[in-house]
Amino acid sequence: MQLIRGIHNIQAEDHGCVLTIGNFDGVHLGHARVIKALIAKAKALNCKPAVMIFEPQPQELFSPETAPARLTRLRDKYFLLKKLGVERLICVNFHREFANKSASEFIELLLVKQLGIKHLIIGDDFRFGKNRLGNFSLLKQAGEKFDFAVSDTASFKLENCRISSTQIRNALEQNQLADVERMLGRAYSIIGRVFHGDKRGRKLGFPTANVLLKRRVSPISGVFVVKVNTIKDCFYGVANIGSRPTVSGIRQQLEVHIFNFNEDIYGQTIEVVMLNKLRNEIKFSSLDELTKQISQDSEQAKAFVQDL
Ligand SMILES: Cc1cc2nc3c(=O)[nH]c(=O)nc-3n(C[C@H](O)[C@H](O)[C@H](O)COP(=O)(O)O)c2cc1C
Ligand SMILES: Nc1ncnc2c1ncn2[C@@H]1O[C@H](COP(=O)(O)OP(=O)(O)OP(=O)(O)O)[C@@H](O)[C@H]1O
Repeated sequence: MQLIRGIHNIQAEDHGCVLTIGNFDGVHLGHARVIKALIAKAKALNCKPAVMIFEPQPQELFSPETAPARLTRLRDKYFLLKKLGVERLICVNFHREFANKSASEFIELLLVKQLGIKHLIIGDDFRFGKNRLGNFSLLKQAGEKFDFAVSDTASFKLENCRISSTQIRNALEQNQLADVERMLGRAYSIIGRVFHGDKRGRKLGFPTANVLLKRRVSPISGVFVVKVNTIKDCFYGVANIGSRPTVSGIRQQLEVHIFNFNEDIYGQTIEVVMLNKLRNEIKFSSLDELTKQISQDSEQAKAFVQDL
């Protein structure tokens, strides 16, 4: 899949595509439905299926303090969209100047002049341009003028509830991992690089691989039974996502104690798949108490894995 980072990198040969636009955070089953329609249309018109996303996501620019925690980083979106068959990912650098473009500028300069779109597929709730004044009917009118078609996708629902990134974040917050899995079409996971921690875990008898949470916040926290996918293999383990109050940690991080594992994986990218939540993170009054609890967590996690 071709990745175009920044609209200044769109070339003349990128002209002509079938496009959809959105955040695509999580790349859930609703998104997959849109992408399926995108690919079918691109095949019919003999051009590339392309997705336009924004980085940072608009809310992260407009209200960084209250923007929700991401389900997927750009890197995750890239691989998930590629797997669905998207051939071009246009990642717009979403800064103030871009956000200030009027709806017609967005259509005429970007969609028509630079991208030469043949067909646009969007949800009918899609809003764009300065003050979010652009909408489906404006796009329809522009399509007639500039010769591109616009279609909307029917909402993909589960038990009468529209799947959305927000819905998935809410379910994660309530530890409804099974519902999350049904909406994502896969179990929820965090992918990241293993970095050097304080090396305290080893002394406690529970060495942990520390995974950097790039955007510093995770949509979930607590202690989980996990499956860990490394480049070579897959393992089970027990993980904590939190700020480690017992040792006065500040930043939220993900730490995994992998069972029967003794390899050096510093610097490697691993995927930590959440299988079951065991408990919330607690502030213990001593490291001894913390160690006892981690030992119990491990036993509980091993029992869970055995029943799989
Ligand atoms: C399964 C598991 C559960 C944990 N639970 C907690 C907890 O409830 N409270 C807490 O402060 N830290 C918790 N931790 C984090 C430990 O404080 C941390 O692993 C330890 O300080 C070693 O980390 P370091 O080597 O990065 O310093 C947990 C870690 C693991 C692996
Ligand atoms: N369940 C769904 N069924 C059909 N289309 C969807 C569904 N969810 C999202 N889409 C469409 O996919 C595109 C990208 O969606 P986007 O990521 O912006 O929204 P979302 O998943 O609803 O997230 P949020 O909860 O933040 O609104 C949009 O065109 C949107 O309308």
